[in-house]
Amino acid sequence: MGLKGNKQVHKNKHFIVSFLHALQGIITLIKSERNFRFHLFSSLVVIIFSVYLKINLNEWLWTLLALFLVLLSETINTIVETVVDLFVGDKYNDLAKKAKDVAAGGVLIASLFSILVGLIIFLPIILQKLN
Ligand SMILES: Nc1ncnc2c1ncn2[C@@H]1O[C@H](COP(=O)(O)OP(=O)(O)OP(=O)(O)O)[C@@H](O)[C@H]1O
Repeated sequence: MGLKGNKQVHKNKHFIVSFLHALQGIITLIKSERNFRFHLFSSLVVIIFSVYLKINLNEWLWTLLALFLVLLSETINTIVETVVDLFVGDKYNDLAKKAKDVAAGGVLIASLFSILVGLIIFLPIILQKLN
């Protein structure tokens, strides 16, 4: 804890400062992570589609849970990748591989959950509209 030049490395003292740093974190995710941008864009498409299909409250809750879980898992994946790179840099390391592969596996699990939720909620609605 302390100061490095004019760059802060000590703990935030005010809620608003913590909040601004958290916002900066989300902006960094959007700017630097292609997969996060893809999931964010997909989430917006699903939300617009859900508004159009007028899904009910229960369906909204499951849909939002699935979307946020994917974004959260992508965030955790980025944290793991960044921390691993901080430790090992460009060097090959078996534990680095394990950490990165497991983090990517977490994103896959969340994505599978969101696909299942999507199929359960939207397939019957779409089939009903087609009939
Ligand atoms: N330092 C390392 N040591 C061992 N294996 C590594 C290391 N860095 C990356 N890898 C392996 O290479 C794969 C790709 O690494 P990378 O950091 O590009 O992850 P990615 O999942 O492709 O990234 P992104 O989520 O940004 O698309 C990892 O899943 C891991 O198997």
